[in-house]
Amino acid sequence: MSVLVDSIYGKDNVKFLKIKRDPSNPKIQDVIEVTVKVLLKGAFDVSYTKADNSPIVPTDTVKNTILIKARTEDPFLVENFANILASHFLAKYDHISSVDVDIIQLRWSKYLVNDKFHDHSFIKDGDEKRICHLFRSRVGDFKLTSGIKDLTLLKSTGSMFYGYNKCDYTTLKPTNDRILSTDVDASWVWSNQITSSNISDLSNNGLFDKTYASARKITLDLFATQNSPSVQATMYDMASEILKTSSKIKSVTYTLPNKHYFLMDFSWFNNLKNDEVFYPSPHPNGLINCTVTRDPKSKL
Ligand SMILES: O=c1[nH]c(=O)c2[nH]c(=O)[nH]c2[nH]1
Repeated sequence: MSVLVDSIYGKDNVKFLKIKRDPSNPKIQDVIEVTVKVLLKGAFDVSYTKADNSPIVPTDTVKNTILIKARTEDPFLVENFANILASHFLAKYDHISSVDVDIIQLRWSKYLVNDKFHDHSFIKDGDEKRICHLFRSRVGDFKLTSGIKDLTLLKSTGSMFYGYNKCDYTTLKPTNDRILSTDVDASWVWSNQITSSNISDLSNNGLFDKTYASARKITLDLFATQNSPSVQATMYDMASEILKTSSKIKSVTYTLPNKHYFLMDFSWFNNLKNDEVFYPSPHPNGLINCTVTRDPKSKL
């Protein structure tokens, strides 16, 4: 006898681009391009165990819903748009018990033409993405996470690594000057002060956009200015600074690959010295993760 212990389904990779026109001049525009995933849980067991499709809200319907809501609502405030989608599925289908929404936003930025940001031309600023995840359940669970992904950084000095554990397996040489490179994956979990009732107002007041901008700036600034003792120490400092930006942030998580660049050995060529040419090692890479929360003894 087999038993279904868990299930979830929905649509992934639903993509759209939406234009926002300035009411005073429709040629002044903004765009948002996103990939959305919506997954549903609920009374769907018979569709797996009895081949009874009657409870299934087709994933095609899920896709249509995302696209129609993109047209009729404002997806530019991504956290609020995630909540609009979750609210829809919970309100429309009694047998849905929870909804997971993931939104990944590409970075289209206006660029300078004749020293002025062009009205409607954009450049894709690298692979960087803004992300948000919302889990909402019918019984009132509300867990919102926002973040940055795939922000690739490199510094050519101002990073060290020494004083680590050494044993008979250790070959790494300590250094006080190395290249540091990573793809930033940073996310922050919002506290239960954010609810389905106040998320719209908080979005309109700029909380999520401002926090995203601050978290990005903290990441970039600390990466550049700190003489990093290790990835671990730098990511902890970044997370601690982000926590300070809003009392509504409960925790901050960083996951950083340590992308290695190895100095090439040219001594075989007339004993040529080299401290300039490096090999970007595709693998393996270090992978370092930490979650930082507020000290429960502190006030904020
Ligand atoms: O910042 C670092 N942290 C490590 O844990 C580690 N391990 C390693 O080989 N190099 C580095 N660098």
